[in-house]
Amino acid sequence: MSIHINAKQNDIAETVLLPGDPLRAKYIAENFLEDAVCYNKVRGMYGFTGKYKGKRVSVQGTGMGIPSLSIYANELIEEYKVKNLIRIGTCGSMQPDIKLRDIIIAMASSTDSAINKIRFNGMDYAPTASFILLKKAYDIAVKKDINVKVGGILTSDTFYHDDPDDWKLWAKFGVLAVEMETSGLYTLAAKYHVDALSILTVSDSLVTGDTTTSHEREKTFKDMLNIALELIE
Ligand SMILES: O=P(O)(O)O[C@H]1O[C@H](CO)[C@@H](O)[C@H]1O
Ligand SMILES: O=c1cc[nH]c(=O)[nH]1
Repeated sequence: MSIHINAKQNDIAETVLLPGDPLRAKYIAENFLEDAVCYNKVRGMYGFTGKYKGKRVSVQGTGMGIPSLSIYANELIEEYKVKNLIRIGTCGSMQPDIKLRDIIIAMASSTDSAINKIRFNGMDYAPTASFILLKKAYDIAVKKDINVKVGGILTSDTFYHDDPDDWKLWAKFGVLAVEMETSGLYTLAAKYHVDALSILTVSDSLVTGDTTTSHEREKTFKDMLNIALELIE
């Protein structure tokens, strides 16, 4: 049992899917997993363990932003010995060729967060995905004929930016999309020598201002989940 996760030692699988939204964790457990059991309700941050094609997997909400994600990632790794952390989130596209409903696999994450500046005494750390998980996810996507873009993303501390155009600088340097957790996840995975990957669905476009309808989100959400669930060993 840890401070924010009310589970027993073996309640959580070695591979955990990490949506920001705890209700997405509940939806996945109820609709995609067999024999799912809820192991956590602390702060409403649902966690479930079940099976996918006979293989044990957990799904745990993380909340929004690096500080919240970091609490769950720390406790999952340190207390529950989780080895594979797979974020399944939404993001905003920064590139004209990346459309609503596309899937992005985050190879690396830049950030406007100060967390790593503090951690590394003002120096820059480059958080990257697990190559093993990234290659596997890409191969699964190709096999399933799911169109994915692989590249760098931005993990931002803010959802509502004071300057509505500030994303354009990142876009100029090839950053594909913005979300709010991956830099923290990849940094902690490196610290603890475990594997992490973020798979993201484009829910809106900063380029066009388009946003997905709930029906569209449902469809692409399944593509993202399809890739993530096939990663379980
Ligand atoms: O859909 P999730 O996983 O929550 O991810 C994105 O959505 C939230 C903002 O609405 C942030 O957490 C961002 O990273
Ligand atoms: O963090 C996020 C998620 C989706 N869209 C955004 O613009 N930002």
